[in-house]
Amino acid sequence: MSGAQRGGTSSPAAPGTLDIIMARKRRELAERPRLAPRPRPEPRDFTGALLRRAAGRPVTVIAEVKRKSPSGGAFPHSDVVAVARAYEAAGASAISVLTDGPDFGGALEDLVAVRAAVSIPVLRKDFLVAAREVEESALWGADAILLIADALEDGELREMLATAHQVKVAALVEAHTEAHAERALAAGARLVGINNRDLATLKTDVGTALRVMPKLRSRSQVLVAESGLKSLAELRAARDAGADAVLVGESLLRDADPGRALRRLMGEDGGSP
Ligand SMILES: O=P(O)(O)OC[C@@H](O)[C@@H](O)c1c[nH]c2ccccc12
Repeated sequence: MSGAQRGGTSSPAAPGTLDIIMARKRRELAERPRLAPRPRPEPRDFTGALLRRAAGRPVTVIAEVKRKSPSGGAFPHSDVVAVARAYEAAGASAISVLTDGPDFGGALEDLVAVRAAVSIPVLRKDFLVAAREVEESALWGADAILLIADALEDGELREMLATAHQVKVAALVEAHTEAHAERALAAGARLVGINNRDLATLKTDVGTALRVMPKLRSRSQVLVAESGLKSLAELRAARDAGADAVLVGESLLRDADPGRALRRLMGEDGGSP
């Protein structure tokens, strides 16, 4: 289904990147058998981690690992486990692991390996399309999953949120527009992310979250500003607009030393919060 049919305001009539990826995901899911069950590790508290902000920092940070992205191309770090460890040592509150193969160079095995290497909660970042994948994510060790409101019907969103609740995995529901954020809240989302990147066009505007978050502030337990963030000033602006946390990948992964880049981003070089 196209963005226009869903009533979205920003998707062009021609299928955008998000529509193309979601169509691929739906095909892949229809073709693959259910993953074999495996013993699930004890879940870590993602929500609590995002709300426990260290003194002196404007927000908590979910730091992301991925080998490449449709908007950023290839990143100079292929060892996602080493990068995740560096993020944790630098003070990340959680790690986001891209598990999509074709567009981000990731795999479910990365989620398992990263989770075993760190002691903070881990978010499975993918384009999930069905409740069955929410159960599988939990078994593979995800403490949290991402759901993309712009790409899911209300019914799908509700069903996937209910499953997440049942299997005790936190659900970060992301939206690019205020309308989709409202749909996320109406479906029962408590952790809401505003993505500065329009996944239809891949264009990023860091003002998006700043405009939308103040309208959601009182109605979500956790607000996350996502994508395109590069500076402490932007983190402070996100905090002032209501963000509890930010989700950052590219600007850290471009640095030869992603841990150092994260410290700098959080203002660990002597600036005031
Ligand atoms: O690498 P960036 O620009 O710092 O952004 C991180 C994260 O927000 C971005 O990767 C993202 C946000 N929502 C998504 C949905 C699918 C894939 C990726 C994403």
